Amino acid sequence: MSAPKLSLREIGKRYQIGSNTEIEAIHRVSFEVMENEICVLLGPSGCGKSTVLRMVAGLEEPSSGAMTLDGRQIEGPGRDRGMVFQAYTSFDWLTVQQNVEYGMRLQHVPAPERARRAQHFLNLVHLSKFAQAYPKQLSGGMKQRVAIARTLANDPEMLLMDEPFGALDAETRWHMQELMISIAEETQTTILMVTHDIEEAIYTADRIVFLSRHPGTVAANIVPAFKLGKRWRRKEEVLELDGYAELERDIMKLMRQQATDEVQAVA
Ligand SMILES: Nc1ncnc2c1ncn2[C@@H]1O[C@H](COP(=O)(O)OP(=O)(O)OP(=O)(O)O)[C@@H](O)[C@H]1O
Repeated sequence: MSAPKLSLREIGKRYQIGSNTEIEAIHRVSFEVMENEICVLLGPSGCGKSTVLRMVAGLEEPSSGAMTLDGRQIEGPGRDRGMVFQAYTSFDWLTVQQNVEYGMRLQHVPAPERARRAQHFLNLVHLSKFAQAYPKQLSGGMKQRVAIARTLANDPEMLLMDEPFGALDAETRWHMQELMISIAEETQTTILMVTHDIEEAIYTADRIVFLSRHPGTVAANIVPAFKLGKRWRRKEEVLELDGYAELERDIMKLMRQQATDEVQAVA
């Protein structure tokens, strides 16, 4: 069996709020993501999904526990991890191609190589025709495709995505989910994505790590066996498979259980 790409062991995070209040955002979170895997972090609002992702990105430090990428301790941000956020993060004053070349320019990649790589990734996200457009001339889904191309152009070991399709309409969203799967296949990039959308999680994930309500801890680590270890390019094919509805129901029950626990804790 291959070694894990990413490993989190007993990660905890406490935040100081004001001068004398501390909250525990996540509690002893442990899971692994294997090379080339699409792992989705799912769970109720406020359970700490984004906190986990930000720590993997190196944007925040855990209060306890250990995190490694390819066996090396994660200490701060690094080019080995690329992040895509829910909010569109393009530079409005740069063309689409210049946006995709931005990171490579900072790394002093020679211009012809930059242009070649930018074209390659724009092609991958079906935006070649818009290379000279400005972000304000694009739809939300197209802007998010620019963000994905820009992040991939920096050649990360791992792609971290925080609700990347959360701001998109339903139709654009499923096209983007399908595109994400084909990108994962073609680039062999390991992906860790946060979502609170159960259908999105089941369709896209090779593995679902379900966090319990606040403070988040791993309540279930699910490999959707009904997908037969395959990635499906067409979403409707997955929704039709035997086993989809059952897993959706099981996860809904987990979600409801978390909500019930919360009500009981408040009462
Ligand atoms: N910078 C911060 N300072 C203090 N508390 C924080 C900070 N960031 C997150 N938290 C707290 O940590 C907990 C987890 O937040 P987080 O945003 O990670 O959850 P989430 O599962 O991503 O939520 P959602 O699905 O609603 O986006 C929440 O209680 C939140 O208030």
